[in-house]
Formats: sequence, C-alpha cells, structure tokens
Amino acid sequence: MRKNELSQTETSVSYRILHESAAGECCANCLGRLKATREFNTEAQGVRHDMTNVLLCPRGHSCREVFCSTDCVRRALEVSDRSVYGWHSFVCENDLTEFYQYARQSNESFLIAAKVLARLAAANMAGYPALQLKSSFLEQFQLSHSWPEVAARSLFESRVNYPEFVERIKESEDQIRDVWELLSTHFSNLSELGRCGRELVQLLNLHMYTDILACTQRFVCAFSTAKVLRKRKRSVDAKTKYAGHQQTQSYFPGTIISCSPYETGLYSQHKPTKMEYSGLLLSSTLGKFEHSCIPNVQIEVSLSLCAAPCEYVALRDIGIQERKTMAHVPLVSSISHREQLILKRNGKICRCWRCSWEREEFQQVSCEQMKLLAYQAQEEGRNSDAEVLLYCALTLRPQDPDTLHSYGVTLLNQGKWGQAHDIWRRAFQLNRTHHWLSKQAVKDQLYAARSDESLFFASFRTIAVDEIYLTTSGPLAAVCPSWVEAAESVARSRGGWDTARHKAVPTTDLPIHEIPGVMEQWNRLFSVVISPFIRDRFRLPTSFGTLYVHDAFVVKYNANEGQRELPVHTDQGQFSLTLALHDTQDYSGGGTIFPEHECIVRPRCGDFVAFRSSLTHGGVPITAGVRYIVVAFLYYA
Ligand SMILES: O=C(O)CCC(=O)C(=O)O
Ligand SMILES: [Fe+2]
Repeated sequence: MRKNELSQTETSVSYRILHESAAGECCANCLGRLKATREFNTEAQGVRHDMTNVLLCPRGHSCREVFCSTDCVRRALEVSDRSVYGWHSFVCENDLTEFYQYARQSNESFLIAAKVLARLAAANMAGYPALQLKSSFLEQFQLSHSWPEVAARSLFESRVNYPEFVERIKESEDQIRDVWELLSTHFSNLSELGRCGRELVQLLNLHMYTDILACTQRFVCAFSTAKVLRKRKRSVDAKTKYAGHQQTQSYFPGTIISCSPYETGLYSQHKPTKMEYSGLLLSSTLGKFEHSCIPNVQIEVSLSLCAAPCEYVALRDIGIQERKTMAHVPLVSSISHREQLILKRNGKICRCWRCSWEREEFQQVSCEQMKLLAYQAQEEGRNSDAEVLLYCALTLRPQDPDTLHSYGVTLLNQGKWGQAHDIWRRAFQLNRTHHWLSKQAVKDQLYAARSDESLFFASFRTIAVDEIYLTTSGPLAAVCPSWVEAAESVARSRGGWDTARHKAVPTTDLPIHEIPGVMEQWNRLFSVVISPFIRDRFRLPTSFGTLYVHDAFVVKYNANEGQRELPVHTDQGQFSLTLALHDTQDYSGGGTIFPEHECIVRPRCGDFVAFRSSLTHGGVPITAGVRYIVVAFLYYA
C-alpha cells in the first residue's frame, strides 16, 4: 500500500446521531433499535422522523423521547410500590429537562451516559439505593457479582447476554476509560447548567465506567473508541485540489483527525496551533489496529450531520506482510509519559524502535530504522530529534545520499539555511547522480551569490517596521511583460504550469531558473535592486554574510481556472518577496494579505513587497482576470 493511499473506508457507529436526538434510532428505555426510519434533508437542514412504529412519551413529548413498546413506556415512567421513580419521570418535565436537552445536542455516548445518570439519580432521589439493594439481594443467593455488574444487569433486565457482557467488561477496560475521559470532559460543561448540573457531577464515580459500558454495549459491542481531533485531513490534501501533490505532512500521525464540513479551506495545515477534541468515535475497525509509536496508518473522520465516514490513510508505504498500526496515545508526549499511558491502556510496554531509541537502547536500532524514525520526527515537526537521528545514521553510512538530503532538510526546517545548502553541495560532490541533489546543485549554481552591485535603494513605503516594506517606484517594471511572456511560453512547451513544488501551500508556478532568459535578468536585478534593498531595510551588514536565494518562482493566479488564492501560511526562508508582474487594473481582488497586521498589499507592476518569511501571509482570492507575481524565498548566511 502506497503512502497516502486509503486502505478502507467505513461509517462509524458514533456520530450517526451527533447533533440530533436518538429518537427514531432506538428505544429510550431498552435502547433496542426502532423500526422508525429517518430522513435527512440537507436543504432544510433538518431531520424528519417517521413515527408510525414508535410510542411517544405520554407526557406530551416535550422531551422528544420515543419507546418501542408500552412495556418500555411503563418501565420508564412507573412509580413502583417501593416508590422508586421510573428513570424517565425524573428527566421528563422537571429540573433535569434542561440537562437532558443538553445531552441530546451532544453525542451519542453522552446521551447514553445521561440516561444512566438519570437512572441513578432517580434511584437516589427516592432515598432508595435500588441498585445496591438488588446487589445485596443477589448476594443472599451467593452470586459473586460486584454491584456495578449487577447494576448494569438491572438496567437491561433480562435483555442482555450476561456472561458475554462480563467478558466484554474485562476486555474493554481501556475503552471504557476512554469513554469515561471523554464524558468527564463533557460533564465539566455541566456546571453551566446551574445547580442541577453540578449535582449530577457529584454523582459520578468510578463504577459508572461499567454502567456506561452496559448501556453502550448493546449498540457497540466490540467497538473500540478513540478521541477525534479536529484538524485538516491528510487525505483531502493528498487526493483532491492538488492532485499529484504527494507530499503531505502529518502533525499528529496515527491519531484520529477530523474535518468539519463547515471549516473553510483558508488556513493551511502548516503549523497547527490547536488540538481540539470534537467527539468520540465508536467504530468496528478501530480495535484491529495495534498500537505503535511509529504508526503507519492514520484514521480520518469526516463529521457530517448524519454519518461519520472514516478513512484509513497510509502514512508511508506499507508492505504486504507488515501490520497496520496506529497510535493509541498522543505521540507528542515524552517516552516516560507514553510508557505510562500505553501500560495503563494495553497492559504492556511498547517495543517499537522509537521506544528503544528513546530508552537509549541504541544497539537495538538499525541505520534504516534511524532514517525512518527521522522521517517521522520530521513529519511531526520534531526537527532537532530528526537531526540527531540522521547524524547517527550518517556516522554508520556517511555517504548515503538520501540521508544527507534529509539531513539538509532537517537543518533547513530549523532555520539553518547556510548549513543546509552546504550539506547538499557536499552531498552532491559525493553522489553526482542523485536525482534531488543534482537538481538542487544546478539550482544553487544558477543562483550563485554575487556581491551587491550598487547601492541603489528603491523608494519605499513602510507597511510595518522591520517586518513589511513595499517599493513604490516600480524598480523592476521594465522586465515584467517579458517575464510573463517567457513563463507562459515555458508552460506551453511543458503542457502546463507546475502545481506540486511546494509542500505546505502548493502554488501554480514555474521556477525562475527553468525559464530561459529570465534567470540571467533575475540574477542581475537581484544584486542591483533586490539584495541591496532587503539588506538595507532589514539591516543585514555585508561584512557578516550574503543574501542567497533559496527558491524563486513565477506564480499564476487565474479567476477562471486553477489557483485563485493561497491559504495563509509562512514561507521557507528568512525573507520573502512578492513582485507584481501585472498592473492591479488587470485583475480584481488579489494581493498579499498579512492577517496579523490586518492589511492587504497590492503592489503595482514592477514593485515588490518584502517581508520576514515567518510572518503569516496569504494570497487574496482574485475575482476576475489573471495575476502573475514572482515569489522568492531568501536567506542570509
Ligand atoms: O499571492 C501572494 O501575494 C502571496 C504568494 C505567497 O505567499 C507564496 O507563494 O508563498
Ligand atoms: Fe508565501
């Protein structure tokens, strides 16, 4: 299976009733499936239930609860001779209605837990600990079951296969713990519901794990659970908009991420800042993936109103014999923390190479494994870890071109621009046939640094001191039309523009050094205009270093097809520039947006905006016409 391929898709059990009630799905009392059908109407944004086969709550249905039989209605509502409230009397039309409605808007598991709470609360409210009594009653008959088991059994009465249930409790302790953690997160929101919410929180105790399982098992026996992160999906990037763009990054590999249909695509996946838990996934497939700290599969969930399709995406090439693994614990944590979590969850410690490496059992890790660990570390943004791993791999195989290439990348990712290019240059001397290294060497040679040829400082406007400067006298206006023409002619000869050169935010572009004629002019203008301007504005003394080009390319935005905009991102360099090759009258919209400064800069033809690459910026959507720009990423070394 190749990297980024989907191994399978399925619709998870949970989330099917996210944002809506369980009505129409199952009986409120016995949780048995109802025959009622459910229709989802996207236009009306609503759900319509066919209620012909179900019984509504006889108290007026403000609770919107439904039952499968008169027997269940009776059990839910009856006040028995021991004056125990039926659990539903307790939630329907009293203090708890608000809580219950809140539960409805939350996810399935929470709803089920809410029912458990209601049942326990009902028992306690009457001053009659019914469940415990049942337990002691059974003890008289010398049945050796713990009270939570009996309690669980009592919730289902005779409808549950009890031996199987007890077996499952043992198997599923970790999952129950997960359910519990998730529920307790939700419960913390209960304080907002005032007194009754707070009282319910008090009722929670450890035994509830089993109760929750008892309630969920009817639905989801043998289903595992996992937390779902809200993040942009890898599979979306790999497959859709920029087809053929194979390199995607994963910041929490192996964990489950989700993509809400309401999220806009404006923010790129680069540098995610937030991990947000958005729900609990109950799925039949999840349990089949073993844990590994170097997982090869990531599970991605699309949240929608009526179903939650899961996709299993390969994080790297997976051999036929290889086991598919995912991470059961957050991989961003330290080895000791991971050890604790994995031990608690799986009852054993993890024996993957990553753990061996981090436990400093270095002899256990081969050179190939070090490389793999380094690639994973790079994907997770742990570049200093990757640097150490690659350094060690290089002590074993000092001339390995792929390792040298990755070593350069990992230096680059840490802002060590000069060192990275140095390594690549030396690696090329050792391996002149290596595809990537030779391409890089050609590029570096073409952009070879020259000293500044003048002290020509273009006139400018300061947009933000020490951050963004805009030239105003159009110092490069003379070359712009011919550059656009040259780029279009190269694109025609190649059968189109490139869309796969940039990892985080792919642009429709062509590299300057592959456009004949433009390269030479660029180099001259770079040393006459661009370099002096940037060094002067950002105070980079000639005595300490030189300004180099890491990458430079012509970008084409077209309102009618292809790229119209660029998500907000940061660039790969220390200084970036955007040079306008067209006049602003030739298109509508467009420009470089700097959200932190709340400004959009639209240079005139021949002017450029220079800024620090670490500043977030993006390309504003164009609404008509075509916009050509040159983008360059520079570093000072
Ligand atoms: O469209 C723009 O002005 C921004 C382009 C850009 O930021 C990039 O290509 O990295
Ligand atoms: Fe950029």
